[in-house]
Amino acid sequence: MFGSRGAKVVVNDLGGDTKGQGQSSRAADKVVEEIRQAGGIAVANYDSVEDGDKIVQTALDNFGRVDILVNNAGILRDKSFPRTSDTDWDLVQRVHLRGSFMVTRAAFPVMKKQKFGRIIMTASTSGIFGNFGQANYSAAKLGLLGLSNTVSIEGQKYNIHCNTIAPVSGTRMTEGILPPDLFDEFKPEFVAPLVLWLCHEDCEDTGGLFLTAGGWYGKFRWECTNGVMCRKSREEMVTPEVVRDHWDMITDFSHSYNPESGQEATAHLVGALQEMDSAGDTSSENTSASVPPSASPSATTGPMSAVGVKVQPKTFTYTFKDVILYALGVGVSTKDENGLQFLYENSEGFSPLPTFCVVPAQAVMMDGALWSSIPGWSVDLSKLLHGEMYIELMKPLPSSATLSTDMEVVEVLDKGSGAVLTADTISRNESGEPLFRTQWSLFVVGEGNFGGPRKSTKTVPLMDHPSRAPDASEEVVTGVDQAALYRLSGDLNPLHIDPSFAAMGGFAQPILHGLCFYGIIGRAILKHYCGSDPTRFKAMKTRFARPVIPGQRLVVDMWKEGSRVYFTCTVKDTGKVCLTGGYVDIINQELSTAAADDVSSTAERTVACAGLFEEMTKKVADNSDLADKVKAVFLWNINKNKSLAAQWTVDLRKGPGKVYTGLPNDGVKPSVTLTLEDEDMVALGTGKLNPQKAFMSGKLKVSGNVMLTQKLQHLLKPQAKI
Ligand SMILES: CCCCCCC[C@@H](O)CC(=O)SCCNC(=O)CCNC(=O)[C@H](O)C(C)(C)COP(=O)(O)OP(=O)(O)OC[C@H]1O[C@@H](n2cnc3c(N)ncnc32)[C@H](O)[C@@H]1OP(=O)(O)O
Repeated sequence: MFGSRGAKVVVNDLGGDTKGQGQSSRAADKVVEEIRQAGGIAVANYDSVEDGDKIVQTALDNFGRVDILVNNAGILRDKSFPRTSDTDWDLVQRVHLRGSFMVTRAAFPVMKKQKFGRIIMTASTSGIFGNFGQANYSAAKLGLLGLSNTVSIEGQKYNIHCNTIAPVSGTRMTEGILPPDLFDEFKPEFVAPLVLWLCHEDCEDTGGLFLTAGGWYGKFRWECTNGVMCRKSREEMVTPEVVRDHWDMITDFSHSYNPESGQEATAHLVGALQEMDSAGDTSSENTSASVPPSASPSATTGPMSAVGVKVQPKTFTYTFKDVILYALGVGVSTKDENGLQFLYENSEGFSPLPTFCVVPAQAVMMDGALWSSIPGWSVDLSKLLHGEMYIELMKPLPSSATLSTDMEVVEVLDKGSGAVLTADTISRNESGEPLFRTQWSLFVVGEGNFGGPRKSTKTVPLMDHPSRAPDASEEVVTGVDQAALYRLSGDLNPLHIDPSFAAMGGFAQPILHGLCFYGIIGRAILKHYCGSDPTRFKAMKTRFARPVIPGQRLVVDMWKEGSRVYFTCTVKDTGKVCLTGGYVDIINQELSTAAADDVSSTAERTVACAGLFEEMTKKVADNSDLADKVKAVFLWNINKNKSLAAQWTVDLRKGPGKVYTGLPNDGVKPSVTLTLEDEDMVALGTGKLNPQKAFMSGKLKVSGNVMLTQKLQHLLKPQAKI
């Protein structure tokens, strides 16, 4: 297969029999001939793998480099363990383990120089699990895994990857061992594609162990029980009786973790030691000194140690297609008023729904690194329910972008029936400006009672709606295929589509993604209270109180108070509330008198104009020529609305005609100065010029000290009032 893909191949075979006896050139020549006849390039080498340098030299002499090394030589000398002779032991070790070492050691410096190398070790399930009559072979095979693990660590910085495969395959060595039907089915041809992929420059895996047979491929990993600290203090020793008494906890895989490195495993042990120390610090106040510290082991070494876990910033690129797919997933239709705004990339004002921001953030939440870094948790997706969700937009979402998202676990709560893990994300655009932040609370059913805190200090709070009857209500019908469509936006959890998987989680049928009905309700509020203008949608929070089944009808009740729209959502078919404590913060159209009065003089009083300022800022940012021609006019100054004030600080008092923008805690940063031409002012005043369109077409310019008068009020509606 390597030959067929253009590799220049050295075929090494000593030509002995399966027991390592005899020698001939036949075996290697046969393969070389096969490759050459198929148009490939190959040379034979008949040295023992113990003469690894000679094999590598053959490659260098013929081809000048060694990119890939597949350690595949093997013999068998099976004997039941007591009958295994020294020779049986030594020969097997020499071919498998020493041979792989010798060839790899010869190739490694060549690869290091090239800054590229791919190495494969061939292990076996006999090594992983043991096999009757194969003590020598099992030991060598698992030895190869250890060798591979270290070579992969040392090779990492030179782009040398080393992986181990454990194939079950019909070869000379397994003839008569594998049943005939399996022998035929488990062809070596099925092993080769895995080897080729692992050796490809695009494959990022290293230090992995892969099992394969007959076209099936899988990866192994380590799993360790959460374990238990059996000491109360550093002074205390442990007796065998204490180990015996804690055996259930020591061997309890219902709380386990998957260490991916020695450091990770050691960190777990050090964590246990530190927990013991801190438990000891407070133990003087404890009355229950006789209770062993291991009574709540997972509180000390399990879920709680997730707090503070961060996932490396992850890049996510989306295009208009992702935006449209998401809108379809949350039920936007071409028949809706303003539906095309979210479904057709050429429509005026095409943009993502504000709740689309969950999609880039979700890519980080789904990152295996998060879950594998939580000792004691191997998260079962059928038990992982979305508990609460918060989003906050700092800038309007572009219709396509490459964003980088950071994530940090901020809290883990013990809710008895489950654990709640809360993580914050922040997503930035390519200039590093924050676009939005999100907060995810995930309810992990059955992982409670680990002795962690119950009360939240970090989760964005839910809000009770006013006690009066709702100001508005809307019914939305979800489609029976809603989840099938929504999952294409990235949350592929089978819980939402696979009946048997849903049954494992205790659900009679697949349930709808929480973020799907979150988006549906967000859209309803956007329509009702923001005139479908995403730039007026600031933040949204709610709790998923009950699951929704695709096809069910939802009723959203809404109450508006100031710039906040409170909501709840009920499944009409069952009468059960599925979203509680919800609210959306919006940017109001009206600028309150009090807010306007914050601006000190009439001359400085200007217009709060959602969207327009944004467009202008962008336009100027994109065109440096404009920057000095343009002076300030538009002011976002809705001081009563905390969230907006936090996002933009725009203050004409900083200097005549100047606009400053800033972000929370950044202080005030000068940004852009905008100017309008007089004649366009007239057109604006008479309503003949639409400011947003005019600006985008480059027509709208303003100069001098501009005071936007009452005349402009009608023009800027529905965006703003003076
Ligand atoms: C991989 C990374 C990202 C992936 C995202 C997630 C993956 C997605 O694919 C998964 C989904 O989309 S699942 C679908 C959406 N979610 C749901 O349907 C969950 C609905 N909620 C429930 O069933 C219950 O509330 C339930 C089961 C959650 C809790 O019910 P009970 O066990 O009966 O709990 P209860 O007795 O009511 O309360 C006990 C304590 O828990 C708190 N609590 C309840 N519901 C919560 C919730 N939803 N979120 C957070 N906390 C919650 C209660 O307040 C109570 O605590 P306390 O006594 O301290 O107040």
